[in-house]
Amino acid sequence: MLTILTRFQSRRWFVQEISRLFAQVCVRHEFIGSLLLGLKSNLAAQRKTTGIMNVSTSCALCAKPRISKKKELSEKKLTRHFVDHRNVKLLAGAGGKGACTFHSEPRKEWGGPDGGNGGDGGNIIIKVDLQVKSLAQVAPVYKGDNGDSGGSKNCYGRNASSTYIAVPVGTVVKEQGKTVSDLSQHNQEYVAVFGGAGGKGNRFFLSNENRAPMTATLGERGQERVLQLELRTMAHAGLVGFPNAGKSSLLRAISNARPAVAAYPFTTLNPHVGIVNYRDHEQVAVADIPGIICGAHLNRGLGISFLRHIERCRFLLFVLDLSSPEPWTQLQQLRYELDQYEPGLTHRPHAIVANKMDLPGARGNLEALRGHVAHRVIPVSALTGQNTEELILHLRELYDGYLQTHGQGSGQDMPTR
Ligand SMILES: Nc1nc2c(ncn2[C@@H]2O[C@H](COP(=O)(O)OP(=O)(O)OP(=O)(O)O)[C@@H](O)[C@H]2O)c(=O)[nH]1
Ligand SMILES: [Mg+2]
Repeated sequence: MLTILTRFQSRRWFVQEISRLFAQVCVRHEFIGSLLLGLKSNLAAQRKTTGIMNVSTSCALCAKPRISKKKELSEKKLTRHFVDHRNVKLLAGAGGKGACTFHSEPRKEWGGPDGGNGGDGGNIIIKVDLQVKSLAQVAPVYKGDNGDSGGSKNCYGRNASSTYIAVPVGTVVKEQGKTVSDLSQHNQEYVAVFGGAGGKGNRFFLSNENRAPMTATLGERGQERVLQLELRTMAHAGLVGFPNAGKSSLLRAISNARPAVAAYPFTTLNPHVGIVNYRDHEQVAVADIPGIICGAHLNRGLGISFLRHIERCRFLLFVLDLSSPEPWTQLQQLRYELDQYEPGLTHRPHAIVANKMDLPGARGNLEALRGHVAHRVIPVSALTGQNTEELILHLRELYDGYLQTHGQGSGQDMPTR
């Protein structure tokens, strides 16, 4: 009896001891777990603030730190990637053919027609995707899927699914030079070509007059179209100026954009959009486009084809180089070139930005310029950042003025590119 009792007690003691140990291990694990969790969140926070990334994902402590650096594309490479117009041939899918079959069953000789209809051909849809930045991915030819043929036993063929072409925000779809759709919102769709309707099976032709129709039709051919896709950058304000006037430097000074800056003309070959952030979380998009020269409308320099990128801009900022003599002539020439491209473009709300105020002779030129133009002139230096606040504030005034005249919702359609 005594041995049984001792054995029972020792077993109980053993179980108690094991559960105690288990509890301790659990507590320790929890502690280690929380420690690791804390370490992980600390590392994530550190990574966020410093941009330092760990190479190893298995052990954060042993990992070597590496500075993450996003490689910027050079302007030349960007030109290869940035495509702002494309001709595209679209051929929608054909409908599937209808079936001509008769019901067959043992002891049921005249089962009647049971051929199903064919499925419809696939449409081709042009759809806006915010992730897509240019028309480089758009192929020259698209062909939609054909619908499936109908089958016996009244089986209908499957409709083909639509083919989607992803395009950037601001794509204009044209046909023979005429605009057919303006895609300015994310996820906006334009059904460019419709697939052909599926053919009818012989069941469709069953009537009192004809109890055994042998007719079944083929599916219709899909629509065919040749369209031109044109990308027009979406921004509130557009920077217009001669090459080397400092447009890209100015965009760098007032926004988060990082276009290339160099002391030679035509550094910028593609439009760049920067976002100017305000304290009330309002954002104004500013587009920098390649420089314009005299006779650009005659295709001199880079021509004026890229002016399509400022066509949508609500207001313009004329950037003048105040270190050059008679800067008002630059303004007259810019206005002339803009009017050659689209009459009335210069009537949009605009401001004149007198850049390079840090250079000698700029002060004198500023006074002379003010004498020549009635419009507001904002003297700045993109290089030193001098007086850029006034420009940023004036940009906001133009933006607010635009919202007042066009309603609050008008600013919402501006995507950030
Ligand atoms: N001193 C001075 N130099 C400036 C200023 N702004 C721009 N620059 C210089 O002018 C040169 C041309 O500047 P960019 O910003 O590339 O000029 P851009 O108008 O974008 O020229 P394109 O892209 O060729 O049309 C660069 O060497 C800049 O450093 C300024 O305010 N003061
Ligand atoms: Mg530039």
